[in-house]
Amino acid sequence: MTTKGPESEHPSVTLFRQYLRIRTVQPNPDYGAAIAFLEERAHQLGLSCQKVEVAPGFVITVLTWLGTNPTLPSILLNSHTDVVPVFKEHWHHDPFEAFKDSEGYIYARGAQDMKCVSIQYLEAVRRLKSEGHRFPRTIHLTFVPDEEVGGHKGMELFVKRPEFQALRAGFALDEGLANPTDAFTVFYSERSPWWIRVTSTGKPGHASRFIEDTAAEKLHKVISSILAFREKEKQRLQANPHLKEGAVTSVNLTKLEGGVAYNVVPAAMSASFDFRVAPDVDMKAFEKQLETWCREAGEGVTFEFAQKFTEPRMTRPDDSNPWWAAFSGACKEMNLTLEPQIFPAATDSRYVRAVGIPALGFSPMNHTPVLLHDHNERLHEAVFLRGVDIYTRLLSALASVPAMPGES
Ligand SMILES: CSCC[C@H](NC(C)=O)C(=O)O
Ligand SMILES: [Zn+2]
Ligand SMILES: [Zn+2]
Repeated sequence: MTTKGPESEHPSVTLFRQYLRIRTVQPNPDYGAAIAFLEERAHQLGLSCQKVEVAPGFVITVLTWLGTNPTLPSILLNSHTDVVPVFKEHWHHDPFEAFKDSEGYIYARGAQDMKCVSIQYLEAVRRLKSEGHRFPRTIHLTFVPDEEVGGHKGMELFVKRPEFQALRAGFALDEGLANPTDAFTVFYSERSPWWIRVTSTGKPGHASRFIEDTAAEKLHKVISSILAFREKEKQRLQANPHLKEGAVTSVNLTKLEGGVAYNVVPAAMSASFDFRVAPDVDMKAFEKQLETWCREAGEGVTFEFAQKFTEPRMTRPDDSNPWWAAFSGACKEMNLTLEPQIFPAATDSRYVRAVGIPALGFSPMNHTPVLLHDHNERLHEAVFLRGVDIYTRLLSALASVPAMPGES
């Protein structure tokens, strides 16, 4: 359902484009404008709205549609409000204008990641309410800041707050990724981000001499060990067609620092790595491996963590899990093909799962290239609108899941 001019545009698309124009771009997101937009939506939809400030200036906005049996654990629909920065010169259209081309593609930062999902949740709720539906379980929509820089002033703090406990979430949906085929990807677990900085110290001196025990030689050894491990994991992935990216551990060397002049051997140099540790890895043993690589490189080689998540959890993607049964059952009724996978990067789902709440990562975008964090991020309006239909069915199913043993 493509709409051409603004006069015939579907109101859900217009709302989506309005939200995309709010500049919640890191590192200085306009969170105030996003919250005002969401408060207005709550007012329009007749939803209650709660604001929880988890750190100074970092507010979680919670919109609530009360169920007919509010004693049952609720459904949590999470989305983050911030977006990543852009390289404006590489975009065909202003990334904060939400330009729609003649074919119906909407160009904007956040079009896929993940302002589409925020508006799809809201529009699905609006549709269900306007059709007079009520469901046993309460539905909470949480809009969180800070996800794009780790969620440390967002979901990580929120899950520890009494206001979060009070939501009594039984199951959560959060972001996924687009899929270029006819299928939809759904994520039941995630790799854990480990960002480490290896610092190597050694003897300084004049760069014309063969100085022994330099920082650079030892750093080179660590880099070689880590890149050899990278190659091994890459081969393991390529050799097994059943393995997807999220099932192996990845690593990239992302920063090299040190040195002051061509002719001065520096006393310290460092290398930074972005590891994504697969959920089945023994993390204690893996940390020991990192220590070994540093020790083997020589004296004075250490590492520190800039990011370390150690509590990966899996939400079972089989029918022994009633939430999966409801989710996949609704998808089946809609004839959607699902591809269950482990999320290769990190989302706020990891914090939700870590406090014991099952969560699936799902952004209903098929026939769409993965353009999150990329130049010219875009989404076709027809895919966006179909996503509203999909959430409408999913929410009906999830909010109607009967009480489970132990639930009250
Ligand atoms: C590690 S916190 C940063 C979160 C970011 N998430 C995505 C989806 O890009 C990432 O994985 O780099
Ligand atoms: Zn995201
Ligand atoms: Zn992102």
